[in-house]
Amino acid sequence: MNRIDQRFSELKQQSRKALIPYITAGDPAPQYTVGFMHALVEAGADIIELGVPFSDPMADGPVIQKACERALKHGTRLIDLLDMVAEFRQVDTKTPVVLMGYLNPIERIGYETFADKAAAVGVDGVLVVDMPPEEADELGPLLKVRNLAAIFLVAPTTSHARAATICAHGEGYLYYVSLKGVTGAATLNANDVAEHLKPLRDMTDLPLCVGFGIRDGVTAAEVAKVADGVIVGSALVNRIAENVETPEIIAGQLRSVLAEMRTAMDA
Ligand SMILES: O=P(O)(O)OC[C@@H](O)[C@@H](O)c1c[nH]c2ccccc12
Repeated sequence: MNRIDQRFSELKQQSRKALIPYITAGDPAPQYTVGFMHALVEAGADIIELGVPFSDPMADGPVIQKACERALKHGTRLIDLLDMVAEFRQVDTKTPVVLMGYLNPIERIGYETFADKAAAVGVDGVLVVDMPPEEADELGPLLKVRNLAAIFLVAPTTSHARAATICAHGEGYLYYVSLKGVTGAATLNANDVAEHLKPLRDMTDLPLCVGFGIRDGVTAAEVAKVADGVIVGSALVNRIAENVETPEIIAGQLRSVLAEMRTAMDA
């Protein structure tokens, strides 16, 4: 069984919701990433979304754009990121890791090489922001045979028909984007999210996870009431940005942001 499916089935038995942090690999510099991943797990992360730094991250707001710039400045490449996952797996064999990024860096390595390496180092899922299921003909099957989950996004503007297609192709979990716009935007509206999740529930048995605009324990807990998981990116990346000059305190900051959410969600 894929680690992601395993984790959701454990959570279901415990009537708990998934807490899914996102950080950009290589931010503020590559030597910190694996330590941050362990810190996030200690603070209650169920799954880690690890961002592949990219020069033109069009779905990302300024916070994650700058994180990508910091990582790229240090030369963090997709290959380095795969090494980080391998290092993480030497200690943590349980926590699912999802690679989150854009198609271009994967194309540069080559789809097959990427899929081989990702599976070999212990990646569990791949979310390619600019690869909807309609365009996954080539990469999709390469992931599938290696038991790597292909995770897709559904937005508030996605039509019913397209949502059905995405649900039919999705694996691992469905990523529901809570707001129009880019990452790190305004606070979401939990009632609105609940309304949008209802029809998706009828379309799929996949866990429904919600990201964009979750910034603290209150929003995380609100969303966890109606979704199977919450995804938090910019609130964590902000802490990295604020402490680039004092990287030694970042892990502690990430831990406290995430632990507050975990406590609020489990209350
Ligand atoms: O930053 P926010 O608002 O907390 O949202 C999570 C998001 O950052 C993360 O899942 C993510 C990072 N890059 C993305 C690109 C597209 C969709 C989602 C993402």
